[in-house]
Amino acid sequence: MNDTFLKACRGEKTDYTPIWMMRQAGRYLPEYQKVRGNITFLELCKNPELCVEVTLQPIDILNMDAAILFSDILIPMEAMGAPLEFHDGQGPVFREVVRDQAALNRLIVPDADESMPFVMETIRLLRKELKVPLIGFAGAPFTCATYLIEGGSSKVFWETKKMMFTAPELFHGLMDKITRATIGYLQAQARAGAQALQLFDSWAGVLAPCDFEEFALPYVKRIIAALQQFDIPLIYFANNGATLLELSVSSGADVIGLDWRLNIGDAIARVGNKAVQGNLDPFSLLLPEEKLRARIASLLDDAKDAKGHIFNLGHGIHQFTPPEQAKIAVDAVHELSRKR
Ligand SMILES: Cc1c2[nH]c(c1CCC(=O)O)Cc1[nH]c(c(CCC(=O)O)c1C)Cc1[nH]c(c(CCC(=O)O)c1C)Cc1[nH]c(c(C)c1CCC(=O)O)C2
Repeated sequence: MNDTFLKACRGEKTDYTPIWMMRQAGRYLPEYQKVRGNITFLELCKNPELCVEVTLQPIDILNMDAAILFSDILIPMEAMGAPLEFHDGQGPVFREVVRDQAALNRLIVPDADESMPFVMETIRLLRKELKVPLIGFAGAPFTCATYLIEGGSSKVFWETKKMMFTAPELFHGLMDKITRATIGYLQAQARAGAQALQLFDSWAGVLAPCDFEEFALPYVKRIIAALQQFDIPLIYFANNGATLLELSVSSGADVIGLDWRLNIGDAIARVGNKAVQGNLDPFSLLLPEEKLRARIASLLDDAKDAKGHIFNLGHGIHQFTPPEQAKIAVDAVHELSRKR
């Protein structure tokens, strides 16, 4: 069992810096494309055997130090009663947007084991196969709420901010319901065998710090508090979160995910006595080998004072990234961090 990732999360000494990549199971891998060729994305998410197969691909092919459950942050939104569709080239779509009290009332707080048995089954199957730790995950409530309110992906978040500022009680009501669903969902993942849990707050960075503090952070804190009983590392990743870093630390998470807009050394000084995860610009995987290795060397060097460092990208790997380039990065992290 390679537990380097878990040790780094706990701030313990490791022989080398562990690495995994957000969205490491996905379309940049021809092996994933092959599985996905025959079925839709949602069918894939609900098929435990195939979820196991695509979760294992980046471990076997790229030698990652942790696996992340193959699923999507919007699966529990569907379990809450919001019909979910994925369209190629467009991403997720919720036709029934949540913009008033009646729509909020129609959402339920599901029993995770009953409504998403395929997720828990995937976790149990993976734990039998894996020789690296398994990370479970959920979307953070603010990020999930944007999808329900906007009806899909957004650039300006007009409807979300309109609700926050003109109907704050409705907004808080939605956040509360998503939070309760997320707590049940992550607790079920931990019971099924997830060895760490990550909250993805992909859109937190569109909020002013005061609004993040009022409308988003209290719900992240509630989730983290409700998971303490499992004694597994909790990772909070607020994308585009440079201005939110101190607030993110106050969430109570054990590991703070960093996007690439921050210098990791500066971030570590601000985070203090906690492990960090990140933060290579996903697009820098396109650099020629020597430059990519040099960039990784300097990132490792900048992170040398961290209480624990898990190497990762600063956001998900892009779908057109050549897998050979990702492999160069993994090998470089393993090799260069051993030398130090
Ligand atoms: C915002 C968000 C979503 N999903 C997720 C986030 C947070 C992370 C982030 O900010 O990138 C998280 C996610 N999505 C997926 C995983 C699986 C595990 C892993 O990281 O390898 C994880 C952890 C699979 C996926 N989720 C999706 C795919 C592509 C689906 C396909 O095969 O067509 C995969 C592999 C689809 C998805 N899912 C989502 C969108 C916006 C899209 C469409 C855009 C896109 O394609 O990148 C919602």
